[in-house]
Amino acid sequence: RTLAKQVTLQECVGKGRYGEVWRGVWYADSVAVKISFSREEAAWRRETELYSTVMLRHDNILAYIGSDMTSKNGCTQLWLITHYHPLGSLYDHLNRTALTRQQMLRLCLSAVNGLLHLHTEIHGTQGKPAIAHRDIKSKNILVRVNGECCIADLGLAVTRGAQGEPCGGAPPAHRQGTRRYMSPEVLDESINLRSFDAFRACDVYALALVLWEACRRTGRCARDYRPPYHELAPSDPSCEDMRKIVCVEGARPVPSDDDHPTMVAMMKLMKECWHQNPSVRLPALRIKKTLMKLAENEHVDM
Ligand SMILES: Nc1cccc(Nc2ncnc3[nH]ccc(=O)c23)c1
Repeated sequence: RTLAKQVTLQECVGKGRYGEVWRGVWYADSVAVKISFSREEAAWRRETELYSTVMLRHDNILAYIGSDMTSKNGCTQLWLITHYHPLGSLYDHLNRTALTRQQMLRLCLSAVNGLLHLHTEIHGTQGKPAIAHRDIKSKNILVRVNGECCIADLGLAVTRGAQGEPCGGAPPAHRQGTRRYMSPEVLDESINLRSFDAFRACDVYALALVLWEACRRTGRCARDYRPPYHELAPSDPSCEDMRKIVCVEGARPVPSDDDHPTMVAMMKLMKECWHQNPSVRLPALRIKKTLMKLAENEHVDM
């Protein structure tokens, strides 16, 4: 029996343009099954290819079990089967609960740790190429029961080639990813599409927006959940909407007015990471070190 036939679907836990995510049972384990529509075949193939060829076993990357292609009443179903996380995405979690500074730091540090693992080339037999995610957002980050995050959805990821060029994935020519999280250089199409490093800088910009989403729900000044650019962009914004906001006006999310040193440091970190100029943004390793210092000050055990 193929993998899909060994899984019993129990309940739908997510629905989107991509398809659906179900909680399933595979022998004794709970699994997540992302069922994509056939128009998403390229992303499904890319995610399957990456998980199958690159050792991507890391606490802060969604753990892969397998992929399968089945047909249900004549319709092709693309399955991606992974570990299941009952708390759902960071987006769900932030909508559901406010955070202490310790919880926020644990979530942010583990998310950066996952992105750093993707961004870092590892040499040797168990090695991996540098990978840029290209669709970082709070809906693509899952919350583990231990309070850490793991990064999901590698359907748009690119790896670094021998000459520093981006490899794999759909031709990066036309804009991909989630428009609300697109960096200024993607929105005004000034990005150098032949440079892998340019895509890493886009991940850092999007991550900064996620840090802002988490900080908005943190501490004594915690406010209701809002997506980035909620007061400027309509729901389902166009690239043109976002270009006017992010490139022309140079607007960015409004920092929290919490003057606690940790929150002040978080705001400074975000501003560097969502900078208009990609080369000013910090590399993931620097972001991690800054967050580790803040976590240490707050006695967060990582
Ligand atoms: N990209 C991708 C691929 C496969 C599954 C997912 N989603 C999930 N994975 C694991 N636990 C979950 N728990 C709740 C909602 C979810 O959406 C979920 C995302």
